[in-house]
Amino acid sequence: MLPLETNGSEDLMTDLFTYIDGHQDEFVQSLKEWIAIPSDSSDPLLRKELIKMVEITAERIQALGATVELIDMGQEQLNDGQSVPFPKAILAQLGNDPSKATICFYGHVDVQPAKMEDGWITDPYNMTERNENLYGRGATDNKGPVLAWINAVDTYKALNQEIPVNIKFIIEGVEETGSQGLEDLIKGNSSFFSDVDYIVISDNVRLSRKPALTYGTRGDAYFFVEVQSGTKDLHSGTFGGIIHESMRDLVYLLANLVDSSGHILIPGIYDDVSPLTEEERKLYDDIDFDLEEHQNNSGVNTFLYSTKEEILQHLWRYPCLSIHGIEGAFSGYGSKTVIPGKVIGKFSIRLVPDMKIPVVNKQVINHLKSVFAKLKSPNKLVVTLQIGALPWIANVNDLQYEAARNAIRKVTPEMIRDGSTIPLARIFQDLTKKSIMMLPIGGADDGEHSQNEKISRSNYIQGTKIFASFFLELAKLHKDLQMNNDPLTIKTSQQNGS
Ligand SMILES: C[C@H](N)C(=O)N[C@@H](Cc1c[nH]cn1)C(=O)O
Ligand SMILES: [Zn+2]
Ligand SMILES: [Zn+2]
Repeated sequence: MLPLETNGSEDLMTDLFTYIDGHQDEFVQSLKEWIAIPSDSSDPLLRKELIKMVEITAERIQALGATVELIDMGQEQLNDGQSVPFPKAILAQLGNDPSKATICFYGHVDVQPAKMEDGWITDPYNMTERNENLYGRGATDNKGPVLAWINAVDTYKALNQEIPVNIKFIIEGVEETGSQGLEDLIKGNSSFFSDVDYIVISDNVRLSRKPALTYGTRGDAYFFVEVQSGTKDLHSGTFGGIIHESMRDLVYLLANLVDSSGHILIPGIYDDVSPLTEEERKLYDDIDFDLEEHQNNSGVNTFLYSTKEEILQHLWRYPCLSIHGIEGAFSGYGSKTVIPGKVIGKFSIRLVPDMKIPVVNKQVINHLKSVFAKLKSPNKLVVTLQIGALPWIANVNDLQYEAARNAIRKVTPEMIRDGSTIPLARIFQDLTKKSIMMLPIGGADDGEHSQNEKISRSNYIQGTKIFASFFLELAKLHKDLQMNNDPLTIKTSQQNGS
């Protein structure tokens, strides 16, 4: 293997980029193979596929030469009393040279549900290339970015070049359902993180066409609100008009969560939201954000707000409440005349600094109970918090942000926050105290969680290049930092009179 010194870093970068360009079809083929596995973590019937997905990821990382550990995550208890095994989590390590920086890359290989009948143009699990875009579930969230990182490492290996940093991986299979069990995994493996200097996540998208670095995400408090009127579904002709319908109660409860201007109706919910300072307000002015383009990406014709500043603030620094669905309600084609016996409404509140999960939980329960009381319904109401993930904000002066800016090279990346949630971001920050950075490679129009999710071929391949060059840039800055902090170096240079 060639040590770094044998090749100037610019020459090396050129070699790396040439290799990546030349092998892009292989990288695209790997993504196609990953997308073919329906690793939907929310569907227990697909659990075998999810477990297979984690296994092939582990094999792929092992093939890089890494030592891989698969950690058992126990059993997932389902609502119907049954249980299924959680997919294992991957902890892997490639290189342990104490003179090098150690980066831990976190990602997930589970996906959101996807069905043709949701409105996909092509099979979500048969990746299809159209207009240089790679369509398929998980293309951008998060299989493409995880593979791009692996491709970057692979490129060094293929060129027989020394990787300038030590790399660790933590890859999981339940991010889309809230990363259950991952907090305990991190607590139980503190030695894995003890020599990690930097944690990198690439699991969100850019704000515009411009590359970006993300330094904050919202959290999420996800609730189930269950209303039960009886033990079974009923004929609406035979029983309609004489019973208290669970659906009527639930619809009333859901309608009392948020008003038409987006204001959350739960008393006290805004109390802990950190106030907007003048300094923060100014940050929004400089952000390059095309409102019209964003609106086109969304497929809706009117947003709740009309200025760039309001839109960004309501995505990044204010909470929002979304109603996601109703389990148990009739939702198929046709006109079934049924009264459901039990329905479960699902909604979530994106959390921002300094909201607290137990406080939000109490406010939601109290509010729903008081709205329900007005109905004087004999039905049974149960409210449960399913996912509680805190928001995350990083220090953008950390060294790895500078390295990423250097790696992106041609343009200065936009410094952004993100309205979505990566539950582990805040958990990593609180438990490991390490520097965390999000380096998105997906585009603003990728359609995460939506029909026809994609990543552009260009973002996938350019992203692979950014990661490969990030290893070099970080290695350089880390070495400089070590030299400056190393008492021996300081002493030697003082002795030399410099
Ligand atoms: C940003 C990331 N790719 C993602 O999609 N995260 C999910 C995590 C989550 C939150 N509640 C449930 N899952 C998201 O933000 O929806
Ligand atoms: Zn994701
Ligand atoms: Zn997602």
